[in-house]
Amino acid sequence: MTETLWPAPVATTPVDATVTIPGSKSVTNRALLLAALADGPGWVRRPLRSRDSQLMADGLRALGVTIEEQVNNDTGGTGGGEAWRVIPAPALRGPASVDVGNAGTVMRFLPPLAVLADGPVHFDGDPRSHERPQHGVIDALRVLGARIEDGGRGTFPLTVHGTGALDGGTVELDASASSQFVSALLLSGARYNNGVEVRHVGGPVPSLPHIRMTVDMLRLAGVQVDAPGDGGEKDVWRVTPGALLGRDLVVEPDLSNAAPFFAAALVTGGQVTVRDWPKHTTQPGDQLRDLYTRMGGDCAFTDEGLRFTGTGRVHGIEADLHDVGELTPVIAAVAALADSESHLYGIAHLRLHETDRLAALAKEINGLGGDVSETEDGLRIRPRKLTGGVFHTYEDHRLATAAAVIGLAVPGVQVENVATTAKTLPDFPAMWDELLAGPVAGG
Ligand SMILES: O=C(O)C1=C[C@@H](OP(=O)(O)O)[C@@H](O)[C@H](O)C1
Ligand SMILES: C=C(OP(=O)(O)O)C(=O)O
Repeated sequence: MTETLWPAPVATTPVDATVTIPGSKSVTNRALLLAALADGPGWVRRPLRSRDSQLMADGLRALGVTIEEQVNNDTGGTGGGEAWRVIPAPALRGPASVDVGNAGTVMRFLPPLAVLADGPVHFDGDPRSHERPQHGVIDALRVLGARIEDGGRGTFPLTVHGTGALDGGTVELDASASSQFVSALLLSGARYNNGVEVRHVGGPVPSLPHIRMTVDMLRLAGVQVDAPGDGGEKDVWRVTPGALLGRDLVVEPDLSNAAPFFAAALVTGGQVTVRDWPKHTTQPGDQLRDLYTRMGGDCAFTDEGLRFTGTGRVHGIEADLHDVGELTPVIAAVAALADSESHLYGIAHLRLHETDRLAALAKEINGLGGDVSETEDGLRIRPRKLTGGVFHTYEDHRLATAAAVIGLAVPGVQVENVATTAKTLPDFPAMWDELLAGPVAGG
């Protein structure tokens, strides 16, 4: 098979740019699903338009939800421009067929909603969807009263036999492989006859900020949720049955996708401002402020957003990324360019993401002459002089953006299938070119 190679541009001068990052994948896909379950129409403004969010929108459409693309400039200052108007279906319908691609949010979040359809809903996706764990969701839905065929494999392809309603109630599950198991059940749980109580049993749950995002967004939709951290029992989440309100919601920029752009400031000794950085957010990407500061950058809020400034010297870091695993690939890339060793840990679950991210990062950085070793739950990265070469991306958007960061400092890096960035960041190569073009970038 011929490889499509993208020559990663080298930064010849410190970057100096202000960029607009498209909307958060995690917020957009939750907002679409909650709007689809609401008792009236809603708006999702400044949505992410990427492969993952299109898959979510198309999946909901297949079940009878109307999602209209609109350009609306008269929104009273709450975010004009592009928006999705979501009109819930009078009744979710089956038979239907849903493509989950390789989108964790679609493969975990839609089956709990499909139990409410009035017929069978067939789910399938990319080959990787047949490998990513789904048992937490399937087994839990069965306990709550659903009939699901999975061919005995515990994952995709599968058929959810919707009957228009689900008893719901209390369920135990092990969410140590993915926080999305918990979020998935909570998101649809208010529409089950008895609501849902999810009790996690097992090792620590990763990506807790994403569960907090689920809880906050449910509450904004008028749902009553009890959660740990609000005085609730540890590892127990409870959603009371009830109606959801159709809302008008503006999606925050995707802070995890800011990671490569701020990394450019760090490794070139330049400065990058990301517009509209929220002051309060549940997005794990907000932790970049701390992580990149520890790696030698300096950040400050400005009138426009958040600005990172680098000195060109990058330090290694010892960091538990259990809560913010999706930042790992780009942090590993920065660490490979640092002046001291890094140890990234708490991220064994990354082996079950778009690809086995720990193995892929070690192999590809070492392929450029690096010195990365896998540990049981992370990576040790000892910086070495890197050389050019092909960086494979394994259909993982974050591997591609990580490679672009290395390419800023290492001539001759060729990124295989950079188009895979379309999963959450359409037009990444054009945005990267603009970043390097100077202060008017992203204008
Ligand atoms: O709920 C979400 O939107 C997400 C949860 C996390 O998944 P895991 O808990 O599987 O890491 C994260 O890595 C993923 O990118 C998005
Ligand atoms: C793990 C990720 O995605 P997904 O939503 O497919 O799990 C990610 O975007 O880093």
